[in-house]
Amino acid sequence: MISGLTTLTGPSGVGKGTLIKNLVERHPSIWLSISATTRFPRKGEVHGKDYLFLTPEAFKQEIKAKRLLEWAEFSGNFYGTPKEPVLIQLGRGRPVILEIELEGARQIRDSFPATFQIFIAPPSFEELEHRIRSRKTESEDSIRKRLKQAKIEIEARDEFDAVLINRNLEETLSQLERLIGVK
Ligand SMILES: Nc1ncnc2c1ncn2[C@@H]1O[C@H](COP(=O)(O)OP(=O)(O)OP(=O)(O)O)[C@@H](O)[C@H]1O
Repeated sequence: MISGLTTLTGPSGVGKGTLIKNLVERHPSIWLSISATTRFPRKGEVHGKDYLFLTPEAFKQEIKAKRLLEWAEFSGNFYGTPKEPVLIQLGRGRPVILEIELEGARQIRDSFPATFQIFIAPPSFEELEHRIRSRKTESEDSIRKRLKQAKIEIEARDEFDAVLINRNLEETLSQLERLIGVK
């Protein structure tokens, strides 16, 4: 197994969360970084497990104290990666995965040049919209913001070390396992 830092980026609704959940279930040695966010929890999401849900004030404090590896504002909310847990897990030799948006991925590229960065792309823009809508977790306003941002992200895909098109979940998982070195 290759240990190191892998980042997964891709438009909202492309299936990053689903892929990671399956990957970590199959390979418990992989450590998934828990992001901090100011967005409201979706139904079933647990503080400290899915995200660290912070108030905007608490988030700004983390930025000021330089306790985040990267952070960005996305769809009207702040998202970021707490630095210390990532460094601890890497120090123990565990492979670490970060799910981050484009700006965060760019920041990590600067602070961790050895990172392997993967972009998850949808089979088509129509399919992406279909996935976001059928998830039924977002308001119409949030869906529009996410689709607008998705165009920007998809245009940046060539910046990444690898691009995986998430057509069939099982096939994408298998490609991901190969890229991370757990297959
Ligand atoms: N390969 C696939 N084929 C069809 N549907 C998929 C596939 N992968 C994921 N989905 C579905 O697409 C929807 C969006 O997936 P998911 O929530 O994992 O996206 P995400 O990229 O993590 O989004 P966000 O960044 O907004 O959290 C979910 O309903 C999920 O079940």
